[in-house]
Amino acid sequence: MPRIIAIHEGTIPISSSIANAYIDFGRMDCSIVAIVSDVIRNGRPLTGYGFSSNGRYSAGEIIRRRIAPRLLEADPDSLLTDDGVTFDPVKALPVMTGDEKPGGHGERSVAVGVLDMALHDLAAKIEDKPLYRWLCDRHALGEPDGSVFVYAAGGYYAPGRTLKDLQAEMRRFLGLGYTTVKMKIGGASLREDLRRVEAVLDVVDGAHLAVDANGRFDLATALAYGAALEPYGLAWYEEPGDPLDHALHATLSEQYPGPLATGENLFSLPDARNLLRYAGMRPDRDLIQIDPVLSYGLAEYLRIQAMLQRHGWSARRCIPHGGHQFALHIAAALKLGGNESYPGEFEPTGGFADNATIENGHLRLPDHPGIGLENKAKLHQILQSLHT
Ligand SMILES: O=C([O-])CC(=O)C(=O)O
Ligand SMILES: [Mg+2]
Repeated sequence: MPRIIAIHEGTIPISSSIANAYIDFGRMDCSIVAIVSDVIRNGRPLTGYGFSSNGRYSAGEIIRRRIAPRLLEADPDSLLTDDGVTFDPVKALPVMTGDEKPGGHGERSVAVGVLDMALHDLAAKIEDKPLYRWLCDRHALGEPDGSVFVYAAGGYYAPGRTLKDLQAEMRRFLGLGYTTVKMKIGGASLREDLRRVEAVLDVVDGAHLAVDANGRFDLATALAYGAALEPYGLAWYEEPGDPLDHALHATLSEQYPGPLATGENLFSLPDARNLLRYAGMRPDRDLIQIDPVLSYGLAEYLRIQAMLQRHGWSARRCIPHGGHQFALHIAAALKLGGNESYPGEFEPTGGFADNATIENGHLRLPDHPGIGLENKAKLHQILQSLHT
C-alpha cells in the first residue's frame, strides 16, 4: 500500500508589475509543495506536486507547522482509498483540518488546498491516469468534457499603459485563440474606466467582454457602474463589492439585469452557502468563481458542488478563479462552465502545458498521468528541485 515518504515545501515569486482595483502584484508569491511517495515508477519515487493560485501569498508557515505534519503523523491507511490502491484526498481533508476551529477561513484554506492538489496529482499518477479521468472514475462522474472553455483575464492597470496598449493586449488574446476576455475596472474613475471599456469594445463585442472590480466598490459606486455598464451587454460584471458584503450584492442584483460573478475570495463550504442564502445570486445567469485551490482544495470543492446542486445550481455556472492546469482537470471532470486563464501573467505556476493551444476559446485535455505539470518545463524544474 502506498505511503508518503516526505513532504517538501517552498515559496516562489509569481510577481508582476500590474495592479487591480485593490492590490498591486509586485510582491505576489505562492507556495509550492512536493509529496514524495514510496511507489517507484521508472526507477524514481512517484511524486505529487501542488501550488497555490495567485491572489493569496505563500502559506509556507502553516503548511510546515500544521498541515504537512498532520499528514505525516496520520495512520497511513486512513489516507488511502477503501481498496488501498492509492491516496484519497477526500479522506485527507479532515486529517489536514483536524484541530482547526470553524469559521475565519483565511490562509490555512490555501495551505490545505496546495497539499490537496499534490495529493490529487499523486493519487492519479499511482493509477497512471490523467487527473480528469481519475476523478471521473473514482467519483463516478461519467465521461469528462473533451475540452474546456477558457477565457483570457488581463486588462490590468500598469503605469503608462495606454488605451492602445489595452487594445493590443486584447487583440493578442484573440490571436491566441481566446474568444472571451476580461479586464479590470475600479482602479480609475468611472469616466476613465468607461473609456477603457469602450476601447476594448472596439476589439470584442460586449457579450465576449467581462469586467472585474475586485471588490472595490461601495453600494452607490457598484450601482453607478452597473447602470453605466448595462447597455454594453457584458459577459459578466465581477466582484463589484466586498466579497463578504452579501447585502450589497443582493441589492445590485435587483438593479443590474446582466450576469454578475463572484466568489474568488470565499474559501469554504459555509462561505459558499452564505453566498447563495444572502447575496441574491441568480442561478439562471450569475457565475460562481470559488477557487478550489484557495478554499481547502478539490475535496472541499466537491462538497461545495454537492451543496450548489441541492440549491438548484448547475455546475456549468461555475468558472473558478485561478488559471492553471489543475483547474482544467477539475472543470473537465465536474463539467463546470470553464476555467480562467491569464496569458503571460503569474508564471511559472499560472497557465497550461507548454504545447497547449487554444482553439475557439477551448482547450483540449492533456493525457499525461496526474495533472501533467511535467509538461510545463520551467515549473517542473522548480518543483523537482524541491526534492532532488
Ligand atoms: O486580479 C486578481 O486578483 C485576479 C482576479 O480577480 C481574477 O482572476 O478574477
Ligand atoms: Mg476576479
